[in-house]
Amino acid sequence: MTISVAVSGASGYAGGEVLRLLAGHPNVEIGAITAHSNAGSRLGELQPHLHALADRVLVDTTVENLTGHDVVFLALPHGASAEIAAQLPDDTLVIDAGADHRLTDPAAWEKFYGSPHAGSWPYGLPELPGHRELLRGAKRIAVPGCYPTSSLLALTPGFAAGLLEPDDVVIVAASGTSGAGKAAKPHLLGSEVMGGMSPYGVGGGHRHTPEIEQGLSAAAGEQVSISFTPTLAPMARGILTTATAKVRPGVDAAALRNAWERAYGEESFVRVLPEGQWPATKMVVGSNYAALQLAFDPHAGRVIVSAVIDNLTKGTAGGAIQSMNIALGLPEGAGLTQQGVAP
Ligand SMILES: NC(=O)C1=CN([C@@H]2O[C@H](COP(=O)(O)OP(=O)(O)OC[C@H]3O[C@@H](n4cnc5c(N)ncnc54)[C@H](OP(=O)(O)O)[C@@H]3O)[C@@H](O)[C@H]2O)C=CC1
Ligand SMILES: CC(=O)N[C@@H](CCC(=O)OP(=O)(O)O)C(=O)O
Repeated sequence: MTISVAVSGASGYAGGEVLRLLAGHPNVEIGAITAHSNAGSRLGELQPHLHALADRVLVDTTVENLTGHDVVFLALPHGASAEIAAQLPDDTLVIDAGADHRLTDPAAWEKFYGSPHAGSWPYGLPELPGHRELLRGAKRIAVPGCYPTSSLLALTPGFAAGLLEPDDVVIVAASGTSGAGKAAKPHLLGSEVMGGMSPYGVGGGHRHTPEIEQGLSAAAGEQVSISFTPTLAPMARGILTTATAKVRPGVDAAALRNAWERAYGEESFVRVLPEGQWPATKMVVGSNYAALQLAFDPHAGRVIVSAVIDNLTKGTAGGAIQSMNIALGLPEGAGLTQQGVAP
């Protein structure tokens, strides 16, 4: 089975990672690759690591150029994908790496994104309870944000098993700079980022807060509220998320470990590390893997979970392709790797 795939935003980080993985996918033929200000350029000028595609030319991101493919990936800035997606044929599988179709609550969307809500699509995080069933045969998929991917993978097993209090959850995550996209921004200059770390979006203002709460609340079956603080780390790729939550009375270390190991025991792309080994972002660079570890702190009555992903792979393009594979009935791991790049 060969499927034709168009990739928009192909000059950016997310689109580039989608192309890197699709180039190794056994069932994919890469069709149109599109951009905005860089339309007309050779891909090799903008994504010099994509050797096999170097001579392909980027075309404009238009409905006409994207139509006629089995699958269309949208890797565009927030707000740019909804209008295009609405004009693509219903039988095309459209996979949106942006946020436009992630939130189910219009009020939360309007509060955090300040524009009208475009609606919600099946959420492309297959390891969440019931999500594979939602993705099978889907024609529209919303790819999770990178912080929500790591945060939801970190805490969902505890909420799904009813072990955690819903109103005392603290998540602090560090991301590499590629999470902010390729467009030049003063706070991402090497001289600002190298050799130090800093928080941003502090005080509940980051737009991933409602997305994480949405996923955890669905797992818990009740409203979960979180405090989320992202930080910028001096590395190109990777997210280290450390999430802590108060455990319910009587919950002990064995019950916690059992819940996480049961949740991920059969998963190909999520691993609870052997007890005592803690995740590091270097374990997952370039891989579609999430590695995590947990500990019970009896003094604080809290579980502490650390999770690492590559923000561009499991956190965007890898998760998107994993979801595509499920939607199309292909082997879930096609085109994806569990192995990282080290040292
Ligand atoms: N980076 C990450 O880790 C993650 C990113 N995402 C999401 O993926 C999407 C793309 O992000 P990322 O690749 O990082 O961003 P980049 O800034 O690296 O790339 C943006 C892409 O969108 C194109 N573009 C810019 N403006 C427009 C427009 N008005 N209409 C159409 N195309 C436009 C750019 O084209 P050109 O260069 O030609 O101007 C470029 O190809 C975003 O929605 C982001 O939230 C999701 C999860 C993680
Ligand atoms: C380091 C950094 O700036 N990260 C981005 C998140 C990137 C991402 O995954 O999120 P979206 O797909 O929702 O944009 C941020 O905090 O805005």
